[in-house]
Amino acid sequence: MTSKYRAAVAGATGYAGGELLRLLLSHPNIEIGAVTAAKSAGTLIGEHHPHLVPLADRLVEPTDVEHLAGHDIVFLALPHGASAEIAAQLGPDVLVVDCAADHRLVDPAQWRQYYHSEHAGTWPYGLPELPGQREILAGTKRVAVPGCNPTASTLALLPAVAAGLISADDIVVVLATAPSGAGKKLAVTYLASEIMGSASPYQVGGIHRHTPEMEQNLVACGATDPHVSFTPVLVPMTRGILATCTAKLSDPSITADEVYAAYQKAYASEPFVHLLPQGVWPQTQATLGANTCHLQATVDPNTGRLVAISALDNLAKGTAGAAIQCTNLALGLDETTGLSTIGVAP
Ligand SMILES: NC(=O)C1=CN([C@@H]2O[C@H](COP(=O)(O)OP(=O)(O)OC[C@H]3O[C@@H](n4cnc5c(N)ncnc54)[C@H](OP(=O)(O)O)[C@@H]3O)[C@@H](O)[C@H]2O)C=CC1
Ligand SMILES: CC(=O)N[C@@H](CCC(=O)OP(=O)(O)O)C(=O)O
Repeated sequence: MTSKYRAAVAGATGYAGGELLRLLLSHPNIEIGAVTAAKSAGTLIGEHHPHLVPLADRLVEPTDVEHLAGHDIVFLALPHGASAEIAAQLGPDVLVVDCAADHRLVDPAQWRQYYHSEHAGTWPYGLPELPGQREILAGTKRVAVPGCNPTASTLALLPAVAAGLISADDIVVVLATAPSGAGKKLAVTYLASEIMGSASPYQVGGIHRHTPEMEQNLVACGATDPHVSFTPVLVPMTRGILATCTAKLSDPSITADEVYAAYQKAYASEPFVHLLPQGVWPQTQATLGANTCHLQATVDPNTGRLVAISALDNLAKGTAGAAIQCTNLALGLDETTGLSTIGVAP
């Protein structure tokens, strides 16, 4: 290929948009075109993302069809609703990769129940690790990037569901998450004095909008009528998700070694899912800035439950990294192009 694909990033001043720009700056086949936002149109990228030095002088433009025209790829890193509205105006030939939730759910009734608005439609879901999903994403012009919490829980549970090791009617997901998952706009409304040094559950009691997305993904893994009890907990870290997922074993005699072997087999050829050595448990820090999900699983013989724990960077494998992984598949590039598995530590 001689020329590069040209990509616009809408929502470029936000957290997901900033991470998309960071990753695109080192993508060999994609160049950055328009960068757009809403009220910050007319400002410079350097005012919002001082870490993106090569883009410091780039002007932020308004998010409309006129400014998004003329690109091969449009990344949407906008709030739900705003995303569907602009997506509906983009032509069928442009690759549109939507980081918002608008096009993830299959069932319009579930969308209305959890998002309290009309459903915009369903697009190919951007979790390539789901069975058969790479074939669906190859050559597509539309991608619905998953929510960061569903990515963490799905990757933790997929091998156990696919191998029939658990019953899916009593799955519990308790997940520690960084406030950056809420986006810049919401994160600035959190008081640092309330977040630092504290852990705070939110959306408790089965009401979090990611619950149906988690269950939809488990059906795609082979589960019948799954039920997930999901409790997220805000913790004082900049980026990262640590998901602890437990479920009743389908047979209480299943051993930790059998569980580990199933996870090894399921993820043997996955470039971004990293099963840690047996007995080593995931930590968010090791995934920061990388497009990885770190995993470990065992059994709790006391309760006859599987315990699977995943860690990922909510802005990398949880959003922008996944968006680029799916873009690579949609364009027919090597899936790993421009994406790193190397984290930052300590
Ligand atoms: N943060 C995360 O970890 C994850 C985020 N996502 C999803 O990605 C999307 C972006 O999230 P995030 O970056 O965190 O949010 P931010 O609040 O950090 O950024 C939102 C961006 O959208 C722009 N924007 C806001 N309203 C409009 C509008 N009506 N029209 C055009 N642009 C608008 C903002 O521009 P301006 O500054 O000018 O207002 C800003 O650039 C959301 O749908 C979110 O749910 C998905 C998975 C994880
Ligand atoms: C800390 C925090 O608030 N995190 C967000 C995750 C956001 C996300 O994954 O994005 P979507 O809204 O696009 O689904 C939450 O739990 O709602």
